[in-house]
Amino acid sequence: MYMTCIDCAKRWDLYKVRIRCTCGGLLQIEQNWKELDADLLKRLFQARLMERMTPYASGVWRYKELIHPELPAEAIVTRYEGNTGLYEVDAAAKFAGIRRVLLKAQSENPSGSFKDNGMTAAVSHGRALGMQRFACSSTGNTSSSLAMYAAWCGEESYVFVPEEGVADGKVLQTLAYGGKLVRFPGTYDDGLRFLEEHADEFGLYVCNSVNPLRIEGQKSIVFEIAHQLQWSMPDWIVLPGGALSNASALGKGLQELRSIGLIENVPRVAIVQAEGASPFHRMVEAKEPTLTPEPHPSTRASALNIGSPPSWRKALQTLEYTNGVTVAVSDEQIFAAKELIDRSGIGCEPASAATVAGLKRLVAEQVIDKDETAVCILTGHLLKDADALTAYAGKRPEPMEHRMWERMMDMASNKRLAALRRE
Ligand SMILES: Cc1ncc(COP(=O)(O)O)c(C=O)c1O
Ligand SMILES: N[C@@H](CCOP(=O)(O)O)C(=O)O
Repeated sequence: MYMTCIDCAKRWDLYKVRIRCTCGGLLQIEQNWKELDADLLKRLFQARLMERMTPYASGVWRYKELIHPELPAEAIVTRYEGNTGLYEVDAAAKFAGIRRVLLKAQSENPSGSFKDNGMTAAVSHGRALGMQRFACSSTGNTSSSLAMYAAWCGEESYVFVPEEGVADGKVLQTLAYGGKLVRFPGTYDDGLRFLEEHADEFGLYVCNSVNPLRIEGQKSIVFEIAHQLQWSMPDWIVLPGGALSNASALGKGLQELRSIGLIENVPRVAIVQAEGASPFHRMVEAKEPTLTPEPHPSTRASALNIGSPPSWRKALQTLEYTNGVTVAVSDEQIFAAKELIDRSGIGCEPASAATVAGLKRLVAEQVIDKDETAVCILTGHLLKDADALTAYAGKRPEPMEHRMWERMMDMASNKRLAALRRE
């Protein structure tokens, strides 16, 4: 491959930095098509396209035999969710004080959060049962995901979202997909209670993580991690804990992978809660037999504003099976970790950053050894919570963009002056 000038046809080396030709013309890329065989290309492109056009291209349904073997393939409602990156990030390892950290970017899902892994399974199953009205209570990500899948399969979604404390971007995303928004005074917990009591009366199919199909779909996150790591697991998997769906799903997934014989070593699971919404951590720490709900959950990681996690019993089983731990971190620790993750080029919403913050704390407390490897699950996209980004703005001493422009203009004109003097 090479570049040629569209005006004077001069040829340029592609591997030298150049935008325009010396004559001022724009450059274009050329390659020698004669070396390519059209029939071979057709077959190659067709194979790639077909891969993309079946439900098995989804990072959830690739593992259908372990998720919902009985569901007919034509009943699958998919947006090719999953298939998310697993990135080794040295800066995160340095930040946490551990040898190796991999970040699993569930934020790369079609609606921008890990909820899609579970929602595709719940909506597909609900539709196969003949349901046409889908519902959830949500702090914004579940609602976005449900509204997206409902729109995609032409059904209705009713989403119950607390009046306060939910990121605007998530509400707008839900509305944009056509979700019918029900705002109410109270928390996610109140909305879920309402749905569990009244969904039948309204003919609604509940797609919160109390629905076991959500958990089945979300197991695929750990299947994909295992697959990406050639079925050899890390020492630790670190998750943020809110409703505790991921903790439940990943624990179940690990147990199944192990009993089928797809993996040999079971990683330990660390569940990280925000201090202002940490009823599960408090229960585990105090060795209480049951969970005491937090009536006023409060954290700036708004996705974690959950005081009564419905899946706490399942999450406890995960801790038992994996010899796992829990920890709570402050909002300041969450935002420090978020800044690091954002600067790494991956980015996440605050709730996801609780993982790296929790990892740092667990390494400092010597619960996790500095020579171990951890996978942290980044649950939601950086743009999900634009308000959280303003947290950086306050830290900047003055807008540096303008100073930089002025300095560069200055340097450029000094150079021009010097060139004029030489002439
Ligand atoms: C971005 C994000 N991270 C983490 C969580 C907490 O996950 P879980 O409910 O599975 O504990 C949620 C919602 O619950 C979320 O939206
Ligand atoms: N953060 C979640 C709240 C938990 O929802 P669920 O889907 O696990 O019931 C959200 O985005 O709503």
